[in-house]
Amino acid sequence: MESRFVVRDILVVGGGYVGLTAAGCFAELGHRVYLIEKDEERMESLSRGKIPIYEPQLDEIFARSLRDGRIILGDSMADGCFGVDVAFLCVGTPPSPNGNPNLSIIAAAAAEVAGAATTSLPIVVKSTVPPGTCEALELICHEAAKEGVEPTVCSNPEFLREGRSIDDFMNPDRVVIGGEEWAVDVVASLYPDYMPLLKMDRRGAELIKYASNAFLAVKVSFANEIAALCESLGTKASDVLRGVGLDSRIGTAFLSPSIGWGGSCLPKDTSGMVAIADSLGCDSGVVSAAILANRAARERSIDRIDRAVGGLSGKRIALLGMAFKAGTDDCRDSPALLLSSELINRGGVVVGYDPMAKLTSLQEFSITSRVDSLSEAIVDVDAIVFGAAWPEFGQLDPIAITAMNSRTVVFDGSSSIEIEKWQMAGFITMGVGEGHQDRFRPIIWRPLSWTTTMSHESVA
Ligand SMILES: NC(=O)C1=CN([C@@H]2O[C@H](COP(=O)(O)OP(=O)(O)OC[C@H]3O[C@@H](n4cnc5c(N)ncnc54)[C@H](O)[C@@H]3O)[C@@H](O)[C@H]2O)C=CC1
Ligand SMILES: O=C(O)[C@H]1O[C@H](OP(=O)(O)OP(=O)(O)OC[C@H]2O[C@@H](n3ccc(=O)[nH]c3=O)[C@H](O)[C@@H]2O)[C@H](O)[C@@H](O)[C@@H]1O
Repeated sequence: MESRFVVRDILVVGGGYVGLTAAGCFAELGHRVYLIEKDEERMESLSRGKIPIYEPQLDEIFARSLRDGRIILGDSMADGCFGVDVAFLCVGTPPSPNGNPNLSIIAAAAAEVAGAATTSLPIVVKSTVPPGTCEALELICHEAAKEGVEPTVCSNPEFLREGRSIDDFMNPDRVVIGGEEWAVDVVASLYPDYMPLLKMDRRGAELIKYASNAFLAVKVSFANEIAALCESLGTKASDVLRGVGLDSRIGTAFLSPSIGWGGSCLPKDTSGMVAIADSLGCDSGVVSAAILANRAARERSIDRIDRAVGGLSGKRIALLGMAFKAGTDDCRDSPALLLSSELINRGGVVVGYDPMAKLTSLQEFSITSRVDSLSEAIVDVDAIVFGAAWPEFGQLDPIAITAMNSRTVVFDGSSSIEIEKWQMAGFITMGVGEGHQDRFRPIIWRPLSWTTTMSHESVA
């Protein structure tokens, strides 16, 4: 079979998690990439060969590609567009207060590319955008384009996860491309033959992205609801959900109970999905319920910590892990920080530690103070809350820590630590989906269908 792969010249607009990964990986695949990032700080860092975000492996890939001339850092759209075969838009689509994504940044970027383009190249939307956006962007592009230039806009959504973006980009479950046939073929030719390809219309491609993120959110919310049941039943959610997930129709991934899902995309894309459905007069009950369940998961965790420390007022809490999950510095919509804000609202004092988290000045208000080492965080605290599963937390020696703390509550919010180790060292331990040690009692069922002789009498 003839290979579809062709080495090309590519423009990437936006040097964030998606743009840097796309630029680095396309360069690794042999393409020549021109990267434009308009944030001066990010650009300055890149020009020193330093990636402005934390993403494993990306530093080495970038350094190598810059050295070999396969990535060129650009400051002019005109230079960037000159002679390239295809342009990728990888800019932010942040949420607006009404749940709809704010598309002004991508509209501006599309117009800039179209205005500078000298050929009718495919402009590819990698950012997450609601169905119909590519069509609208195409109109903007035609208005901005020079005479005789008619760019076409394609959809090629990105499915990478932060913290493992390189592997996800290089080994995708699928590459989805929507658009006009000739343009889709150009975009498809950038990806090696081993990557499974799905070609379709633009609206379908755009919707796959929202539907995928929404499904992942629904799955975790479901796991968290089962976790709540397990807590009340005094059993272990990890065992139960493994038993559920081993059904090959269900799958074990995304069934880890947590203090809730967060990050730069699941919250924004679930709200986006609800807004899209609303605007089309369609129902989005399942996704809306997942959003509510997510809030409930967090509130349940806060209540459990509050009760376990005997009221939060004046209590000192070490929050280990502040990014929205381990493996990233990204704190956008971090469940750990949202939880921390509420602990503080209830009078708690939260000392945060995270090996990588990059907090914005607003996010700094979610904690009382930040320390630079694990050992500083866990001195003389009433509770240790694991907010994200960084591997180094697993190395902590509970026995050594007991010496510094008495009657400390340990709350595993990310289903990641060996809770028994902490229990054996004398800590009061709680995990999401771990039965309440102090509230375990016989369960008395009174199903309506049972006869009185079969039913047990309540002892509660
Ligand atoms: N972060 C993630 O894991 C994933 C994000 N996405 C989607 O990809 C898009 C981008 O996400 P991130 O990379 O996280 O965003 P980001 O906010 O980290 O990066 C976007 C970058 O684009 C730059 N930019 C904006 N307008 C520009 C312009 N006109 N010219 C040059 N640079 C410009 C910004 O300065 C910023 O550095 C969003 O739509 C997001 O939903 C999709 C999959 C994964
Ligand atoms: O569109 C995006 O930006 C990306 O969003 C998610 O990726 P990411 O945000 O990097 O993070 P995930 O690994 O999906 O985790 C999201 C949240 O769910 C939580 N989670 C995940 C899995 C799980 O079992 N339990 C759980 O609570 C995580 O802790 C985190 O807060 C999707 O997994 C990617 O496919 C998608 O490309």
